[in-house]
Amino acid sequence: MFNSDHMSDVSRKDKVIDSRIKVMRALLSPDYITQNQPCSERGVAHVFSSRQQLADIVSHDDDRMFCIVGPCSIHDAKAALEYGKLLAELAHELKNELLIVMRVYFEKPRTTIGWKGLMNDPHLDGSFRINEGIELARKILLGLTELGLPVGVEWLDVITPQYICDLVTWGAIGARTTESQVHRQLVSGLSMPVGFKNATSGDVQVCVDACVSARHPHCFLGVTHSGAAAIVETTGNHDVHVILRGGKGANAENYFPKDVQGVAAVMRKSKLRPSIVVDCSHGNSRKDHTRQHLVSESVAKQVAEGNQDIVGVMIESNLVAGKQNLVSGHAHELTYGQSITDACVDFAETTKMLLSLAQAVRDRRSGLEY
Ligand SMILES: O=C[C@H](O)[C@H](O)COP(=O)(O)O
Ligand SMILES: C=C(OP(=O)(O)O)C(=O)O
Repeated sequence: MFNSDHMSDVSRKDKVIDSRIKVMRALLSPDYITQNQPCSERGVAHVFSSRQQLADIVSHDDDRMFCIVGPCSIHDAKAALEYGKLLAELAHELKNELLIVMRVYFEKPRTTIGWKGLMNDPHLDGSFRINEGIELARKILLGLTELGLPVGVEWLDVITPQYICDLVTWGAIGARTTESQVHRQLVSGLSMPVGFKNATSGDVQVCVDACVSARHPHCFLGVTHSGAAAIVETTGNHDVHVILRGGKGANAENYFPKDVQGVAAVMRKSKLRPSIVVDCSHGNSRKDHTRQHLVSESVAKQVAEGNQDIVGVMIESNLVAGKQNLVSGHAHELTYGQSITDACVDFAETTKMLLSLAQAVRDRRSGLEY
């Protein structure tokens, strides 16, 4: 029973609603943003074609590998486009063996706290100008699309896809969200191929379960192009696959042949044709960028020796190797072209890794021993 003696004079509603909300600001609608920054017809054709090519690789109808290559996170439009120009040239050179997709991550999941990416805080100073962040992200994606470069993002927030997904060829669900029903549902309705990472603990069952779930139709709550909340029914996404990113601590790596074969067996058990991407960074490099080449060399060897289950790799790469600390509000002090999240390899190292992966695809084709 309610005890009215304990009720104060202030409105009861004020006491139980929004008591921890500081402020709510209006969010521009997806229609508003996309109509102000439309994709050209050439861009639409490019995204459609690169998604189809990538889906063919995922389903083993195309014997190339796809490579998700680029900065851990994008924080500077100029550097992102400069990097994109270099990568577009390499992508063209290696197009017969590799489908190179630029990693253009605007949303960062954090272990605890930290900068959550360009969409969330585009000025890198805690001002959280999300409308500007979305517009800037779209501007960068439009620039990269005009270069003819396919792009890949991590889908972290479930509202943001409506603002940029027309420009995205590939998506990832990160290690911290692969087990989330909300993200699996989202993927079931996304128009591009999506990879699910294994858990940060190293557990791979969750990413296989995620594929099973996202292939199915779902009904859940989402947002329309006009920005209204809606009940969404999806068809299911068959272009899903797993990403091995390693786990934690000693023996964190999961890119060795036994690990690749192990996850392939788990996929088969769940009646999925194995389709595996190996992440050269994160747990697999123990977050040491100088170890990324060890992973790509192992992948190249496995592919050259005939492994058919590996369809792709991920490389964290930037103009300048390593990483630097971001001090909120001091973005002007940052080194141009260097990561402010995880450490990356530089472009010269990236080129070496991609050339050797392209050779591995040629060797797999010709059935040669490595
Ligand atoms: O890829 C980036 C990071 O590994 C991920 O966002 C977690 O970062 P954090 O552990 O620094 O928060
Ligand atoms: C956050 C990332 O990776 P993971 O989810 O594997 O930690 C990432 O790829 O940026």
